[in-house]
Amino acid sequence: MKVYIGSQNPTKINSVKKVFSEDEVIGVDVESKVSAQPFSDEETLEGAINRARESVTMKKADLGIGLEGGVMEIGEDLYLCNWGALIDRKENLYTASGARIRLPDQIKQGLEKGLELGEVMDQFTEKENVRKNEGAIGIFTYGEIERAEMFIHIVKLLTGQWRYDQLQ
Ligand SMILES: O=P(O)(O)OP(=O)(O)OP(=O)(O)OC[C@H]1O[C@@H](n2cnc3c(O)ncnc32)[C@H](O)[C@@H]1O
Ligand SMILES: [Mg+2]
Repeated sequence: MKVYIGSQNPTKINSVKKVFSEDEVIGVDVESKVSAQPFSDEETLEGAINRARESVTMKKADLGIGLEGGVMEIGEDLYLCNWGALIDRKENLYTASGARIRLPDQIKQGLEKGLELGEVMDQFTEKENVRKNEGAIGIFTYGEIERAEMFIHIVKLLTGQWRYDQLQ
């Protein structure tokens, strides 16, 4: 199968490759059509669906996948949230979300100033490209769950639902 993933972020592409190890996985630059830093479940999910929708229009695509990172508020707290979408050639849509953790107040304050989480994380950790490596989730769980593992989980949830439907 030809599986297109709507991102050039190697963490996202490699996560899809891990789950679709027997297939051809191609990362493509598509637009999420939501803000660079989504601020709700709804917006993050919409970004994932938009990425999947555009990815499945690529040449000879069997599946299009979109993964989108964002944050969402519960009361005063800000949580990391991630959503995934998978669309097949018949335009069947499958969605799933990933693990979420509460972000420290310092990170919340950075985001409220209008910065992207990726930038805030790099400043906070004095590292480069946290978003392409362990991610905020990896930093704040002391490496127990890194961004790649979280995305792999989402991609498994998506593929599993799609495969289940194929047998019905
Ligand atoms: O190239 P793309 O596919 O856009 O990959 P990205 O890393 O920018 O990821 P998203 O657009 O899906 O995420 C939206 C924003 O949230 C940031 N982000 C999301 N999860 C993160 C994490 O675990 N660690 C660091 N930054 C994260 C990311 O850098 C963006 O600013
Ligand atoms: Mg982005």
